[in-house]
Amino acid sequence: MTTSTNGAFDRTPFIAGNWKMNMDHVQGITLLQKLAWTLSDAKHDYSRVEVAAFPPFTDLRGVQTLVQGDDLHIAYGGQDLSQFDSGAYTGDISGQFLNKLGCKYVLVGHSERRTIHNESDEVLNAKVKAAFRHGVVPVLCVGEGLEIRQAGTHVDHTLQQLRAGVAGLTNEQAAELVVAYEPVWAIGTGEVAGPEDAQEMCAAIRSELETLFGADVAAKTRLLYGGSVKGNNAGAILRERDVDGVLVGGASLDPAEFANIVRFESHLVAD
Ligand SMILES: O=C[C@H](O)COP(=O)(O)O
Repeated sequence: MTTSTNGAFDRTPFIAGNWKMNMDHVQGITLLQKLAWTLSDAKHDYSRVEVAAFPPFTDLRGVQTLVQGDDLHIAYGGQDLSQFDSGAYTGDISGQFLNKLGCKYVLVGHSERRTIHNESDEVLNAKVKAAFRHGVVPVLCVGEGLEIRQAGTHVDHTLQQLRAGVAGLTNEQAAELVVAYEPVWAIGTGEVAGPEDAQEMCAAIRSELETLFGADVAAKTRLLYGGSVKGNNAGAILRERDVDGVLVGGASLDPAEFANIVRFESHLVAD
């Protein structure tokens, strides 16, 4: 990631915590409060580095109440949404409901949804469009499994997921979209892709977005890396030119560790 001459980043860095199926609504409030206190003590400037949490659906109302009540500047979002707006879809959550709960973002196509719930590229494209339809910004997750990485076809594979996910979007939507590159072999395994791996893929994604939507759009779309990000490796990953943020799983459940990732700039200065 580069900074312009006035010291601002090209794109506002985005540090997102995906709590996955952890933290009930009581635990979730405590976690968010601790994170907010830690960042407040550190005088974190949210306009410089954006922070977001993706709690389970059942936590979202409590999160909304806390964020509004304490005037927190932490964004939040759902971990999934339905491709449909309403109706007989038992167990699903509409983007409209997320919008009503103040969700700014929603994850779409996390690898755990693609594999465990067999979500196809076609369904995920419909979910991306549903998110925009309801005024929620999708964070489209893409990335390859170990076998594909070993076969050396990881870039082609990931770009194919990207093309399918963004099909039919307007330029305005593509600029607002966030894309998270998450190599499946690095998720929850402690195996972190090297900063150069993250950069290779993020550069390829940006180039593909440029082909699809033009250079002005591609310069605005934020690209994240996800997979075993911790306080001690975030700085090196975020130093890469095309990496605009990180999607953090396990480490987002520890407020001190997550705050450390949010404050990656202070580590860069210290390096
Ligand atoms: O959404 C987050 C990713 O799946 C990364 O999870 P992790 O940081 O636990 O490896």
